[in-house]
Amino acid sequence: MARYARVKGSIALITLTNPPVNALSAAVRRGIVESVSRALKDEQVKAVVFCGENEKFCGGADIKEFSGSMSGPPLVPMIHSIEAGEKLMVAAIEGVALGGGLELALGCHYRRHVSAQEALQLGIVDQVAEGSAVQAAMELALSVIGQPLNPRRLSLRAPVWAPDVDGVCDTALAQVKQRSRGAMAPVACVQAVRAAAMLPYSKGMERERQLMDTLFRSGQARAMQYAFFAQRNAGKWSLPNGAQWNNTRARDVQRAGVIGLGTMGRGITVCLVKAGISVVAIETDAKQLESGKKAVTAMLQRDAKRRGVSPPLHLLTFTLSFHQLRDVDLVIEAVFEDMNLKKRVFSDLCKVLRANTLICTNTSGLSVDELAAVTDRQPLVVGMHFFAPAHVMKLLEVVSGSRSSPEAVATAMALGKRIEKVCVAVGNCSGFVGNRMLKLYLDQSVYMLEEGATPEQVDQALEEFGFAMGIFKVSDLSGLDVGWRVRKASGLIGPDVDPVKPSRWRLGRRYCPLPDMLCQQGRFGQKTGRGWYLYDSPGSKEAKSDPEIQTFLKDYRHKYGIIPRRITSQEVIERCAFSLANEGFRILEDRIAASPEDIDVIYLFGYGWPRHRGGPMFYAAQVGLSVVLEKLEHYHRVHPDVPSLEPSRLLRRLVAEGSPPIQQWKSHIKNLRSHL
Ligand SMILES: C/C=C(\C)C(=O)SCCNC(=O)CCNC(=O)[C@H](O)C(C)(C)COP(=O)(O)OP(=O)(O)OC[C@H]1O[C@@H](n2cnc3c(N)ncnc32)[C@H](O)[C@@H]1OP(=O)(O)O
Repeated sequence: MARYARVKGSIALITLTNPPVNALSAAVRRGIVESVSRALKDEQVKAVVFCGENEKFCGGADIKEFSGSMSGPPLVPMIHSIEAGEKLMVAAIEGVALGGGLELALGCHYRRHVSAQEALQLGIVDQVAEGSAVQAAMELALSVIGQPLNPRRLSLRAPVWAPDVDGVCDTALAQVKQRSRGAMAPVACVQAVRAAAMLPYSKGMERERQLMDTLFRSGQARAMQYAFFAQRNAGKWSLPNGAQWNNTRARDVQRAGVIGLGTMGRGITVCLVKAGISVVAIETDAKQLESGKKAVTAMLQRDAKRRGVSPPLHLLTFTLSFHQLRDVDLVIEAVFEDMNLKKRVFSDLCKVLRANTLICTNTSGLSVDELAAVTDRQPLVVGMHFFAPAHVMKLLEVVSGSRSSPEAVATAMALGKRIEKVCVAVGNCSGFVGNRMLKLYLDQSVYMLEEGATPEQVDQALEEFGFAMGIFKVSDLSGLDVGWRVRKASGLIGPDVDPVKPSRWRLGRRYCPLPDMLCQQGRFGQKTGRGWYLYDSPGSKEAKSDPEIQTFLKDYRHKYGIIPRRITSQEVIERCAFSLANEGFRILEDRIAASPEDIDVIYLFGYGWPRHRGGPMFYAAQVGLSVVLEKLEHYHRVHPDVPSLEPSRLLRRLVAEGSPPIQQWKSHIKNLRSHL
């Protein structure tokens, strides 16, 4: 796993060979140790150059090995022996030098990097080379052979620090603690820097080892490792008919249409154009078209300025005419979330598009099958559910309808990857994966307000758990009117609802009218300056506690005869997180998602679930499935009018089968119908 070659007479070239990223597996470390020893023994060798195969230096430790017991030579002593080696060591860095890969590079006496001016300025690398880094490294080695090595050994250098380094570290620690939201690793990084600054090298290394040991054994490390592979596996989609990522060809998309230039359409247009795809952007109203054009142009200009390139405005066509869509390869519909409107758009599209053009809908939860049914091309219809703001959020749910062709799914997945999204293929059902689960999480949050909590208490518990924002702040940001409209369309709100004392029981289950009552008062969230919180002005972002809301909640409880009780942070987390996981199990039973990993990726990239907690399914596994089952049974007993709290069949089955590890859950879902 490390190739040894003698080149240019006096250079030993050690190539790390563990594609795709030359991670430092046990075999690679063994190969390095053996090769270094060979080079040190070979009298002809005056210098050693390290490089990685396929122009990738090294992606760091092999994360796959973290879950087992470590074997092979340990990393840090290996690097120390390279640094202490009596022969010149040079790292030829190309592509990546991450984690242990960077440590290996720093252990060498000289480094180079192909593109990192910043690393040069920081003194991490000695020279930035154009062309082959390996050639440049060898030339550098030949030019410095014979010079003393001690001044090049980092372990012998005294660190250069500001006089008040302790104060600087204190400030950094406070900032990191606030930002890391419970994640241990960023805090440990600052502690390691402090150790490097205050202690002699060997003591500093020892402190780093202790910190590393703690992190390594933590549940957070397991969650992050799981999240890393879950993200990569999401791209390896498969359909029940056997079609999958590596046997289905995606179509090439050169020209796309975007229908609707509201918030979503604008973001989608920006993503496509940035990836070099020509876009015909359509609006029905000249004023909307103009404001969409301005917004898209401004976003692209800002982005181009930041990256020091010119904005690809030549790829854009803004028009009111559907006829301009004649030549596009794919259309993404992003109009208002209204089934009838979308159906109209879909049938209008069929009149102008080529017969083989794909039609995608950006619906956040409406039936893709129902929409496909109004077209003349059901196999060519899929969902592409972007998350707002679409040019920022990484997640894309690709919704495979019951008639969607493998080619259509492959094309949407490939397009998503091209525009740098994390894509997850899901089946068709109301809300797909993310929003179907979100509904139950939202329900629990508002039920807790009825029972005695405040929006601040719920949000604080969620933020302490690690969410960037609590659910009520997120709702204010997204706009409370969005859900209101959906509830109206689904028949939950209608003329028969008493406006003074709206019913808390609808469609056969508990219903919380609080969000509707807020909307009736014009409290739509940030955009109106008032929602669950108060804002200085419409559009401002800082959420402030609103005494009116506290009074409103008190009056509400009084009106319905609810005696408020204290709700602990633990209850908030259990009811929110376990409701999410419980619905996740149902989604797996229904085969709307192919694996728990896919569900977790959706929550990590679309809903702000903290990465150091893996995702709702991983979290349930980590807490223990029997504990989750017990808690859900308890909450369901206390709230029998909330059927979603009833533990799912799959959860019960998994507990009965001894709570197998998450990677094995898939094999326990047998004989169930699939929507994927
Ligand atoms: C103690 C701890 C120490 C000393 C460490 O070093 S911890 C590890 C530090 N390194 C990292 O965290 C890097 C993780 N990898 C990445 O960030 C990226 O993979 C990349 C920037 C190196 C490359 O990105 P990209 O080109 O987009 O490719 P993919 O991310 O899709 O990865 C390709 C395949 O390689 C596998 N991979 C990547 N890194 C590792 C690794 N460190 N260990 C094991 N496997 C790794 C990844 O899973 C992909 O595999 P497949 O999906 O193709 O099977």
